Amino acid sequence: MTQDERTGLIVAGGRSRRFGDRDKAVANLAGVPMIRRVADGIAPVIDRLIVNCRTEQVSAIRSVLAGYDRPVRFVCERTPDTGPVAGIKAGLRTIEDDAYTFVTACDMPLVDSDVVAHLFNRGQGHCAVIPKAEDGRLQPLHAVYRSSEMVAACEAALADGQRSIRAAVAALNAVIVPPAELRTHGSTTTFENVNTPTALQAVSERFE
Ligand SMILES: Nc1nc2c(ncn2[C@@H]2O[C@H](COP(=O)(O)OP(=O)(O)OP(=O)(O)O)[C@@H](O)[C@H]2O)c(=O)[nH]1
Repeated sequence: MTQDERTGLIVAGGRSRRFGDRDKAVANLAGVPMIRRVADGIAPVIDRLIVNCRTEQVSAIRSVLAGYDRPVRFVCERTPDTGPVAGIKAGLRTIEDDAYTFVTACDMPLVDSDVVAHLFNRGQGHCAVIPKAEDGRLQPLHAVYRSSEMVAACEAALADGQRSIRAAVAALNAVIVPPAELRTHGSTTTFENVNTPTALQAVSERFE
């Protein structure tokens, strides 16, 4: 792998509690499993995909990603349920220090590859590029990171007892991309996430 190669990292190790008794990663969204929509959405702008999840999720996720047109690798933490920051750290530790990775969640099926391409382009020479949604909130689970700095930021947050990704990225000297800039490249619906069956239904209707 060279530093010019771009990785996608999808964290999917959550318990989907608000979703009910199913894993939202593989929930059917208008005929396509949600994580497959995320993976397909970013395929045009990545060279390889890493999926971070619990060991018992691997089989179902591997099967919905069958035939994906980029190499796929699974990274599972030894201790599950330690939060997305631990998942990001685990995934990023497996790639080169200088490489850039788009990190996202399994529940962001409207991800816009034109927005992601812009984040990668803005990232060159910086340790992180974090966009803001229309409501002004940072979207660190839809952002580009250089591995070494983000791994260090995750380790520092975890050592400090912080599980929140916003806490982890606070120490990074990140480029912040406002929604007005993103809109000139793609759609800020890219940030919409699906936490409940009702949200799944609402997003499904957009694909019909
Ligand atoms: N590896 C890992 N990923 C996680 C963990 N918790 C959440 N995630 C992932 O982080 C992303 C955002 O988390 P949430 O939207 O809160 O997902 P969730 O925790 O499965 O859902 P709820 O239980 O309803 O909060 C999702 O892609 C989750 O799969 C965790 O403990 N470990």
